[in-house]
Amino acid sequence: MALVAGRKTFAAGKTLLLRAGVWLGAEAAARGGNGARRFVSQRVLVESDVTAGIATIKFKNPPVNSLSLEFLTEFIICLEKLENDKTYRGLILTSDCPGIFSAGLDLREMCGKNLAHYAEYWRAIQETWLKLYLSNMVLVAAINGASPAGGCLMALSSDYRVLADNPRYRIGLNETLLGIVAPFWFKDVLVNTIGHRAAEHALQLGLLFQPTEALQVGMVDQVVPEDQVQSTALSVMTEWLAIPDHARQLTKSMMRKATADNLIKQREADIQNFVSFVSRDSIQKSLQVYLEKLKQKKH
Ligand SMILES: CCCCCCCC/C=C\CC(=O)SCCNC(=O)CCNC(=O)[C@H](O)C(C)(C)COP(=O)(O)OP(=O)(O)OC[C@H]1O[C@@H](n2cnc3c(N)ncnc32)[C@H](O)[C@@H]1OP(=O)(O)O
Repeated sequence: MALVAGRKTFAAGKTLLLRAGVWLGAEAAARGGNGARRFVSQRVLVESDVTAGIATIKFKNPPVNSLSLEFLTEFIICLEKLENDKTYRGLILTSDCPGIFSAGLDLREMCGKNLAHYAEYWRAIQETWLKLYLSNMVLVAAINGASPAGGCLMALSSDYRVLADNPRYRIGLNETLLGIVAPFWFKDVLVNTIGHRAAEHALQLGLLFQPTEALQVGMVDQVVPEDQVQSTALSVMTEWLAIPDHARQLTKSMMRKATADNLIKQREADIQNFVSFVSRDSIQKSLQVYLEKLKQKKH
């Protein structure tokens, strides 16, 4: 397996440096006789059923699938590959880490680093969201674990959400609990999903919903026993894939374009806002205290 270092050009005309060792031997791709294909990268597992036109991405960044820059880089490349390969019409997002869908942004990427790093990190977060939110594929989130903040955003950016019925698996935008503010485009996606009043309430209080509450507020579409999450996601996917692609894609775009454009037209300003916000002493302090609390939870 070769190590690859190079530059990947993203849709917005920006480049993200792929660090040596990130895309580790990237594609050990194997094709079975039944049309099943598997791409293996270090932190993102892609399984696909070519015959059905469905791919499954499993997040594999233990212990908590935090959205580190390395994870995001691999994830963006996988999304691009699937998007450009017309074999795939549907994508299921799920986790390979027991009990955790994703812990959201990697707090270590936001603490004690330099300004250029914060800018690179935020660009990768934006890019990931735009790719998910505007995907031509049907996206179903099979949420098999806790899903705070950025983890919740990935789920909300899907077309349909199936959550495992386990009270430990809480989902929501909890940024205020960390002393930080959810960016406007996180807020927009939440408002589009649960409505303005519920979003106002949830965002200010940083609410993390248990499955029954998440279903009630409309943050997820279905709550099912844990062992039925994947099969339910697959049957939902089959239903959605019965709709002609062009009609569904145009409708999705009609529903989502304005929200995505809102970020696209001010991407650079949004990066600058993030950099100046996160580099404030008070914010650095809040993030460090929060990380410390997480670490001490065990002791
Ligand atoms: C003007 C523009 C302004 C923009 C402002 C900034 C906008 C920021 C936007 C988005 C915000 C985010 O996504 S911030 C991340 C929020 N995430 C969380 O609050 C989740 C925190 N984690 C947890 O609650 C729990 O870890 C868990 C429920 C996800 C799992 O619990 P569990 O008990 O299974 O595991 P531990 O808590 O013991 O954690 C294990 C290990 O992982 C470390 N950890 C956890 N979460 C993160 C994280 N998000 N980033 C980095 N590291 C994380 C935790 O510290 C433990 O580490 P150690 O083993 O070293 O102790």
